[in-house]
Amino acid sequence: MKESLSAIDGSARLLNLEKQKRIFLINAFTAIGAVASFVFGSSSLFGGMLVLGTVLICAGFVGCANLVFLAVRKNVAAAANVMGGLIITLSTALMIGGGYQNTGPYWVFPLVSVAMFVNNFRIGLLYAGLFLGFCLYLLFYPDNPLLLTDYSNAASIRFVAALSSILLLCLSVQYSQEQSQKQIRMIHQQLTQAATTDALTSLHNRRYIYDHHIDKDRFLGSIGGGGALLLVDVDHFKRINDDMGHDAGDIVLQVVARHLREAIRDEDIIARWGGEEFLVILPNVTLSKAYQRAEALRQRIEMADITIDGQPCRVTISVGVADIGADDNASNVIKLADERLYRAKKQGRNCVVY
Ligand SMILES: Nc1nc2c(ncn2[C@@H]2O[C@H](COP(=O)(O)OP(=O)(O)OP(=O)(O)O)[C@@H](O)[C@H]2O)c(=O)[nH]1
Repeated sequence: MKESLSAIDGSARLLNLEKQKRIFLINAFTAIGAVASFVFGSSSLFGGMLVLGTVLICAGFVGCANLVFLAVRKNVAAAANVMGGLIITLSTALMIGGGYQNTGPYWVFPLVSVAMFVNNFRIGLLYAGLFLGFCLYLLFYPDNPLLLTDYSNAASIRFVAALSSILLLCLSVQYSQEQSQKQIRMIHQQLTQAATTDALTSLHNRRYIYDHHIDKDRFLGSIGGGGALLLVDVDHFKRINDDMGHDAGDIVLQVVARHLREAIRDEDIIARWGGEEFLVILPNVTLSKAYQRAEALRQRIEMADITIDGQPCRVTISVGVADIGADDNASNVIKLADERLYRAKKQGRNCVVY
């Protein structure tokens, strides 16, 4: 149990680490991008390049706003989209204007790489396709009216080839990263499932109840409004083990679990509480209704045809029933049901006490 718990913690931490890494990348690159935009924007304005300077300064402000947005709203996907969009806009401006002495395209490589890394593979692929398509159109459409500078044919061809290589590299890294994350998520899901399921009966276990239905000693969700809790215990189970063997005892537990599961409603909750004991939670029922339901369960098990290795095996259960009030402490309710179960055993077993 300890091993599986630490494995769950490990996979959960890995997933969290990935998210933190992404937030760090967005913060770091947006901050660097904003500072660079202000610096290059100012120098462009002073150099008389009004359009490029204005675009860069605006980009700097959008970058700052994105940093604040991420810090306040913690919406990583939206911040990554804004950043990606900003970078693509900047790169487009650099390609159209050429930047300082036509060196703008050099900045496109790191910019586009960052836009890809902070977004997921699908969005990265979209950015890559759109931007590459735009560059092809800009550089190779004869006398392109959009282009405000001149690029030689050789420079254009090499630029597109280099950009394609970088984009391909980014997409491959991103794809393999997403595949590993998918694997971690799947392993995390499987571990959580295994840690909250009883291997013998396939019912939920005690941990599941505490993970999903009880928090700070209060019942959650559908049980929060009240209901009843049953503690069900197989009578003289040790005798079954002693007389017919441990494997036979296991089969009895599986059969009892199956009957209990079949008899409850969809909204009821059932778990193997430990050993030969089961916990059933019935939301929205009165105590007397819960008693009737428990009595029906008891009769069902008593009447069940259980045969082990061809030998009929009579199995009975005792049940303790406790009311769940809207503000009741979970541990008090469970304790009360346990005391009533104990009384049922004292009264001769095969009965329900409420
Ligand atoms: N076969 C099998 N036995 C189990 C399992 N878990 C617990 N047990 C056995 O269940 C038995 C429970 O015995 P007791 O607690 O004395 O209870 P009991 O014999 O049912 O007697 P009462 O509850 O008083 O009717 C013990 O012998 C445990 O070893 C299990 O997973 N499989």
